[in-house]
Amino acid sequence: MTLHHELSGPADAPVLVLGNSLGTTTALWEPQLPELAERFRVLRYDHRGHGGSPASRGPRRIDDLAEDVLELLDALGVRRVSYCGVSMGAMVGMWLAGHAPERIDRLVLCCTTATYDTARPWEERAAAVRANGTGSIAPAVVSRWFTPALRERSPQTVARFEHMLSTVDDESYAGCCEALGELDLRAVLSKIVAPTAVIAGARDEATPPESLRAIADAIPGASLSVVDAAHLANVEAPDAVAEILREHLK
Ligand SMILES: O=C(O)CC1=CCC(=O)O1
Repeated sequence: MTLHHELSGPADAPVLVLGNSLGTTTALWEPQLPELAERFRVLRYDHRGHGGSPASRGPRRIDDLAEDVLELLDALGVRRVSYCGVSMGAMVGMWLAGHAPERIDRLVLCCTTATYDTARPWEERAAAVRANGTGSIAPAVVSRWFTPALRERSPQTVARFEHMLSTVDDESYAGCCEALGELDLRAVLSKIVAPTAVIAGARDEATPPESLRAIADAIPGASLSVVDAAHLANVEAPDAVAEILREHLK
């Protein structure tokens, strides 16, 4: 699986990988890209079936998405990177830092969880998408990505992300839902040795701050910051997230 990817920034700078949430593409990171690309060789990629990456019948597990990233790094000849992910992108980051610690320098985990209480909502979402496509769930799902204040202030942002989600391949999206339903990364957290910054959205209902607190408590030495945002905190609170990245990745 060769993932669609985009490289920005100086060719000889340290590599920073940016991982996206379920249903988003490399465009997720546009608020932070210009600053990050001044100091890093930034590698953005699309999960399978998202954006420009080929569709697949899986993934079945988060391991599949993480192994796609290792394959991409190997293809690019990149050995060690810092990794920064939002939600499902951060789940991939936890997996990589726990299973391939020699590949990960610094880690940022934003608006994510190591496990879900129940697989049922993910099974239902997978079934809905297989029946009616990603467009059918986009308005309800995207409404949870932003606070009411952001939705009121910037309906064009909501429309842009609804469109982005609607373009994701149905079967690939359903496979991601199933991978999330069986997600359990709790055992790898204590193995993470990369310095880790954890970021929670104070108003995130998809992955509430308690989930991020549990992750920060389980990763040795990890810090926790809470920003005023819902699930896509790097979009809703771009400056606060940029400041945390600036401090943690310096
Ligand atoms: O799409 C959602 O409901 C929220 C979410 C869970 C994992 C992810 O990446 O986004």
